[in-house]
Amino acid sequence: MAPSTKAKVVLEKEDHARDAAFMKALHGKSTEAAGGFAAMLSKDRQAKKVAVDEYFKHFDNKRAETETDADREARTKEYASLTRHYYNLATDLYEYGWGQSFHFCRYSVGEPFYQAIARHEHYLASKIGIQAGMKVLDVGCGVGGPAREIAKFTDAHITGLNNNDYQIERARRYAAKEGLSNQLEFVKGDFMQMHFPDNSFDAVYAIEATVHAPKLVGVYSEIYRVLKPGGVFGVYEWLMTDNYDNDNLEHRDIRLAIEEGNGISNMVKISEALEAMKEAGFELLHHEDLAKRPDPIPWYWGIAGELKYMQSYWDLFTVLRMTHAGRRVVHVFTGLLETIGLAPKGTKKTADSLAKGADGLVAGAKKDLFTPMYLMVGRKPAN
Ligand SMILES: CC(C)=CCC[C@@H](C)[C@H]1CC[C@H]2C3=C(CC[C@]12C)[C@@]1(C)CC[C@H](O)C[C@@H]1CC3
Repeated sequence: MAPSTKAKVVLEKEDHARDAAFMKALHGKSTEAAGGFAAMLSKDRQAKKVAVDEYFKHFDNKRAETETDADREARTKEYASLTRHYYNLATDLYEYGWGQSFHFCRYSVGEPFYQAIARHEHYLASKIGIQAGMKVLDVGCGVGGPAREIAKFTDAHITGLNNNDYQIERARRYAAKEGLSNQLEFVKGDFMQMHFPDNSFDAVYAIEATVHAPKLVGVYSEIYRVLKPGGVFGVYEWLMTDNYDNDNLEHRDIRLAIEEGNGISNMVKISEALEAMKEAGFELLHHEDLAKRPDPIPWYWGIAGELKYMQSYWDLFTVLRMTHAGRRVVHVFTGLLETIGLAPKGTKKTADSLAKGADGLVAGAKKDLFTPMYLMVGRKPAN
């Protein structure tokens, strides 16, 4: 069984100087590269090996059949480095294969891919009532795609919190490029131990990011602390549904594939997330699995390669990269680039692991075991 929310949250010791030095060593000038694939080629080989070893030590030779509570605990103890190294490895592939908003979304008929992505962001912004001039926190902001969109949509000031220095660098560059530097700020930090004072923000949102926490109650409590009384927090959470049975090998296999392919130390069920929101102190205003809305197009169609759902021919260029065929091309190409020495070792392994994770996501969705869009909206009671 997954550990309960009552268990103690163990925090990993932060070392920002170490992380910044590692980012410089691994990514060097690639922070400035325009596209994801170009950036992938110019990494430092030795540092890449460290990132690959540090990430995959948590998953190599770990099988669902033999997984123990101790395996999961070991992963949660190193939740911050596990996630940081995952994004050191995966960010360029994400940008290449998906764009700059690292999340799924709902789709409607006739709606192009990036319009649907933006609508999902607008929806959350409206659900938590973001207004012009508000001070808003984006927890786990990636390279800032959602923060830029929500800043433009609402005229609010947004602070993006992120534990990965490479993503922060890229987020700052994109914000500057769009003339949004005065409205956006990106801060390095672990969302389990934020450096913001109590009652700092008018609203807080998290888009498919807090799943990286070792315990949801830990990150939700921090969000509660930094939110002003009366302020609202909205989250799209990645969760196993309450159909998930950890004693069922097939279920465990799917959960483990999702965790490995997506940098997650311990994904829990919907019931635990709801409990964590309440335990953190939130008054739950709304909760709903948006994947359960009767949409004509499923959220996972892109990574499932179901091209019949494509709504615009322009999307073909984006969506082809997500399909099995597109992933196969990446598999062969990264292997070739590694062999001729143009890409560092571990590039193919990362691409393969992401592909396996994508299959886990689709299997989890089709069996109603997983959702990437469990919406929870909670208010911090006014004094
Ligand atoms: C990890 C979390 C919590 C959120 C990220 C959600 C999505 C943006 C990613 C989940 C699976 C990813 C994959 C890709 C892009 C980003 C995701 C959709 C690829 C399409 C990137 C290109 C590779 O060749 C295949 C990847 C499959 C998985």
